[in-house]
Amino acid sequence: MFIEPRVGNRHNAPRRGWIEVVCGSMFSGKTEELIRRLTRARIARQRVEIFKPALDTRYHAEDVVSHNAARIRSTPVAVASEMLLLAAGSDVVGIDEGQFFDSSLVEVCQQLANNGVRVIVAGLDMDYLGRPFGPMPALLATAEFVTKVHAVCVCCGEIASYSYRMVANESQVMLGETDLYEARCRPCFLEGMQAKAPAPEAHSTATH
Ligand SMILES: Nc1ncnc2c1ncn2[C@@H]1O[C@H](COP(=O)(O)OP(=O)(O)O)[C@@H](O)[C@H]1O
Ligand SMILES: Cc1cn([C@H]2C[C@H](O)[C@@H](COP(=O)(O)O)O2)c(=O)[nH]c1=O
Ligand SMILES: [Zn+2]
Repeated sequence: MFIEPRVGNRHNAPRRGWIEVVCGSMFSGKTEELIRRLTRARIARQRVEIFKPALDTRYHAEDVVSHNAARIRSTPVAVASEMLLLAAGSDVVGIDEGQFFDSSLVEVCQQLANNGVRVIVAGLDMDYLGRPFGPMPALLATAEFVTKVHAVCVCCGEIASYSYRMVANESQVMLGETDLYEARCRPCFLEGMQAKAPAPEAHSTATH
């Protein structure tokens, strides 16, 4: 379990900031973990601001809500740069669904951390095809702390790192839940992808 790093309080030392990333497939517990860390920060009487992309209206327009109904109030933002103003005076900034932001999220997180803010970003590391998703790979590379969480494969019960899309839709962004996605392990994900792939064209074997 992730434990907050000790922050030295040398007299007159500048406030220390850093970036934490919580990544994994859908249903892996990213949002639960984000809420757990933010709740602890509030218990420690730190000033906490929470953001999510405005397009993520799945469960609630404002709250960040986990698949098992844990929730915390957040501010929806259309673009990452809005967070710089809105987070003024915060000790801790939490961001859910990081994959939906554009690449400027990385610079925004860096600026906040450079200014002494603890930044915690939760997001999908891979999309439904297993491709790195949005700004997440760059954030993973530049964060001080990275936690990869795992779901349970709905096919075989092993640990799952993939989000398998059950419908034929090729847009990278498609909001959904268990109606559209399943957590799957690598072999079960590959099996599903092969089953979806169009059958190769039949070639004539006739010889002349
Ligand atoms: N296949 C699954 N594997 C693990 N947890 C699942 C699965 N399907 C549903 N859940 C539920 O999802 C919860 C995690 O939800 P959440 O934190 O919102 O995940 P994430 O943000 O990674 O999608 C689990 O505690 C569990 O109750
Ligand atoms: C894999 C994948 C997912 N999405 C969407 C589906 C959900 O609305 C969110 C992920 O939410 P969670 O908190 O991680 O469960 O992202 C998508 O738009 N595209 C994808 O490829
Ligand atoms: Zn499996």
